[in-house]
Amino acid sequence: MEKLMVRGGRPLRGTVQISGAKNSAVALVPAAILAESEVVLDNLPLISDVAVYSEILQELGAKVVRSGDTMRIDPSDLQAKPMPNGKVKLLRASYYLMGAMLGRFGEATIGMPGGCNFEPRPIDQHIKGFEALGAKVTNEHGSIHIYAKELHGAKIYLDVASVGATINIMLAASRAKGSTIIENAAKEPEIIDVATLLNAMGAVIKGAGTETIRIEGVEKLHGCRHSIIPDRIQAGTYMIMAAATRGDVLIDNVIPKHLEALTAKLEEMGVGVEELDESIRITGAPEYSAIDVKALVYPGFATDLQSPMTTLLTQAKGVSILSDYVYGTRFKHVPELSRMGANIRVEGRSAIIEGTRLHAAKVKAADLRAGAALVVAALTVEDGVTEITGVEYIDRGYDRLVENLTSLGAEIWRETES
Ligand SMILES: CC(=O)N[C@H]1[C@@H](OP(=O)(O)OP(=O)(O)OC[C@H]2O[C@@H](n3ccc(=O)[nH]c3=O)[C@H](O)[C@@H]2O)O[C@H](CO)[C@@H](O)[C@@H]1O
Ligand SMILES: C=C(OP(=O)(O)O)C(=O)O
Repeated sequence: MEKLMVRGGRPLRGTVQISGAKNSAVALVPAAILAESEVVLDNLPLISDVAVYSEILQELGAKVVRSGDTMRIDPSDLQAKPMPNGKVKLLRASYYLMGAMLGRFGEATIGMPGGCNFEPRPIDQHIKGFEALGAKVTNEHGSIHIYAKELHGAKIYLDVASVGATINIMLAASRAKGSTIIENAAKEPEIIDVATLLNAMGAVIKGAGTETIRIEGVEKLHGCRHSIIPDRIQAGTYMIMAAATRGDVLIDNVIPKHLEALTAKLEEMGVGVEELDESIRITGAPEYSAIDVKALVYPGFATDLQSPMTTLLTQAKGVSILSDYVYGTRFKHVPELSRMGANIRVEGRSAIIEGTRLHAAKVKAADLRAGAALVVAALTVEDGVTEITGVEYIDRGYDRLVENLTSLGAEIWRETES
């Protein structure tokens, strides 16, 4: 097992290039199996979730070739194989195989997804969507079996604006007979990215990015080339790291609009934020004010930045309150930050954070963003080396993290645990 070693206390300085978005990539790769010819994806992040997904597609019979940041997926020989176990358990987004296989073959058997289980993450809205499209869904020994003689369009109101359910319904409905309307759809930028790819493949989807999405089903989808949007969560994490180390960093290849909620909160604390066309410059300040933050669905403050933000708030003067209204118990980073000296109390869906200096410790990442929170913390520590285990979670979503931080002047390296 690998661990990350960090000797902190150095302000980050320089420029970091942001890769394509994990949450787009893990939907676009399975979306490609709906095509009858080759799909080429550019700006793909180098993360383990994408590597695992490409192996899953190969197990299903697709030809997948990755070269640098580009992946070519030829799904012509794909088979409708059941995937009850194995690699589907390694990532959350394996649930997109349900919608994609259903759209392509009219059936799918997929094990319940794995990935970051920071709290129970139901998929009832995905299932409700498949059933509305005419599928029969059963749970067989922990695998979801979905079958439809014919998929037909439907009007589907989502009880919660779920990212995964919205995308899964788009995937299946793009091959259904007739029109589908998703009401109370999620509005995250990654949903627009998936709709853009599907439309380039010949689908007819309107309204992605709003709460009402209309999909006209088509008989066939074809190959195309598509470039993935920048990863707003990785970008946000570097913005937080730059602020926490009182550095000066240009975060490049981003869409600043996707980061508006974070930008507003950083400015409220006293962090310098300059928005440029495709980059954001963060300039740290000696002192930050305590603030309150509420994680909400997009365009609200992203829950995926809640954990790293918790760490930044330990560097503010006074008491901050950070509440998560998407995942109300996503606080596995808190006990680990406490080992590093943080003064944080969790009450219901809120963390109450009192500013303090952090010190080096041996800590464990319990999930992807909890891991990011620990890296932010380790970068602020002025003496000693912090050891972070659970690196496999961090590798799910951060493209070339050690290389990027090293180029910004951080002392960070990997060691193999004996
Ligand atoms: C691969 C991917 O894109 N992952 C992201 C996606 O996860 P994911 O798609 O799993 O998250 P959802 O948007 O579905 O979840 C939002 C909320 O809805 C609830 N819910 C969801 C589905 C359902 O069928 N029933 C239900 O009750 C969840 O428990 C949660 O409280 O969006 C989350 C919220 O922005 C992010 O943290 C994840 O990084
Ligand atoms: C929770 C996350 O991802 P996933 O849904 O893939 O587990 C995340 O990216 O923070």
